[in-house]
Amino acid sequence: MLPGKKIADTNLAQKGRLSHEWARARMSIIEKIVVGKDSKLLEGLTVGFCLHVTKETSVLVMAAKRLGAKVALCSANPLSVRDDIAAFLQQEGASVFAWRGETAQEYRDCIRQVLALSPQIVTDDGGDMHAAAHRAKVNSIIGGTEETTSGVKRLLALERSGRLMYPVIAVNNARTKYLFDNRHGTGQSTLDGIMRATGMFLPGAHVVVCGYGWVGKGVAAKARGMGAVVTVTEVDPVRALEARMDGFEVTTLLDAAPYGDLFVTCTGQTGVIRKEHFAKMKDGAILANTGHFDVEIDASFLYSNARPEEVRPGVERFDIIVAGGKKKKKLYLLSKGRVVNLVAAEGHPPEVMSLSFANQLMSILHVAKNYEKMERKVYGVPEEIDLQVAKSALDAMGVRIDEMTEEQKKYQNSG
Ligand SMILES: NC(=O)c1ccc[n+]([C@@H]2O[C@H](COP(=O)([O-])OP(=O)(O)OC[C@H]3O[C@@H](n4cnc5c(N)ncnc54)[C@H](O)[C@@H]3O)[C@@H](O)[C@H]2O)c1
Ligand SMILES: N[C@@H](CCSC[C@H]1O[C@@H](n2cnc3c(=O)[nH]cnc32)[C@H](O)[C@@H]1O)C(=O)O
Repeated sequence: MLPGKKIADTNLAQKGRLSHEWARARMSIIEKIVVGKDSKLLEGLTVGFCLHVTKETSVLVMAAKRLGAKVALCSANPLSVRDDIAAFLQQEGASVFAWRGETAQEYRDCIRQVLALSPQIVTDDGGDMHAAAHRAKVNSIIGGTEETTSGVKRLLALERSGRLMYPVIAVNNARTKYLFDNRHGTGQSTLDGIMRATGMFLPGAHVVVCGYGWVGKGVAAKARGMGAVVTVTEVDPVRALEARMDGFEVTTLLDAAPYGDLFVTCTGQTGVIRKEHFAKMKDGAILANTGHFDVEIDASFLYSNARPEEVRPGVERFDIIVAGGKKKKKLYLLSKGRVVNLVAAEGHPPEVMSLSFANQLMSILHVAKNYEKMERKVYGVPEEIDLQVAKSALDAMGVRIDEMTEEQKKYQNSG
């Protein structure tokens, strides 16, 4: 890390401001929370954020700042930073340590820089900041929140082993998060990233989706919507059955490997696409990940067995002979195996991030108010927050719904 480097270019602040305003206008739920609250609710607290540094994140960070918090930010992924947003937030007084293209070492250093500011609350995406806070035993922290499935799994493992140092709210597990962000947000933005990177024609293409959780369901549905022929691979029999009854072909990855034009990993697992799968893939197959960091596709095998050539921005071609084969074939890896929606495109649109980040903001406020009563546990988002987010989102769309009559309430509660 260059000594003292914090962001890429302060001159990008005005561009970032325009982008921030574009997102903010589409995230009215967050505005409503801020306007409805006492502007001192977070005064005296430093909130350390480890999130993708995007225009949507800038709306959350600025909201926390308007509620009185000191804010510090680093990125949840070394390749997803929008340098204009980093510049804008720094100009607004946030402590920002993030630039696009951080090395692995710089990425870790940026997390440490935020923790060095002794935050009371940490808001993470993927669990790297929580893990670093635990390794360094940062004792300023009174509580935290976690944005994504994989991060929640890491925190639950800490809780099970009795090592969790502070209460954490699993924002991912709110219905108004995973049903919309993981499914529709990732579904749309993943195809957006793949299409921006490759320009590939989806109608009639064979798309193989690994994992049929919330993310996989979204990716599979949107790919089918574009006319692709979609195959799903799973390890969970119930989810495999669900995919089959939703009308998808379901088989093993080894069986799907020879015919897939595009493979998309959505599992949260490591080593999902490996050497034995590369060996069976056809010439020209495209590999993308939209799940967990850069471990779902065994990219290190590709990098150590062929010299990558960048054929288009974010598209690396590997001319490779796998498993004693005679003929070289071309495999294309997108975004170095990192989340393709955030690296090759702009991540989720603001309309869906407004739901996730409304849950984040209210969870941060909940921790600030209740941390003394909370245990060192992973908590769900309080039901009233989840419902409030859904109601606000419906309001923002101008959608009205029915209410139960008194008779229905009584009927529901009768034996
Ligand atoms: N790119 C994004 O913007 C974005 C958004 C939300 C979540 N995520 C990440 O995506 C991943 C998936 O999230 P989710 O909410 O769908 O999780 P989930 O737990 O609902 O689903 C994951 C699915 O993958 C399956 N799976 C595990 N190992 C597998 C394997 N080897 N082959 C095939 N299937 C396998 C599991 O059985 C499960 O059904 C997580 O890492 C999460 O953090 C990314
Ligand atoms: N940090 C890990 C985990 C995957 S990102 C998954 C999270 O990114 C979040 N996300 C998706 N799009 C955006 C965006 O545009 N801005 C900020 N966060 C986003 C989304 O809520 C999801 O839970 C990694 O980089 O591999």
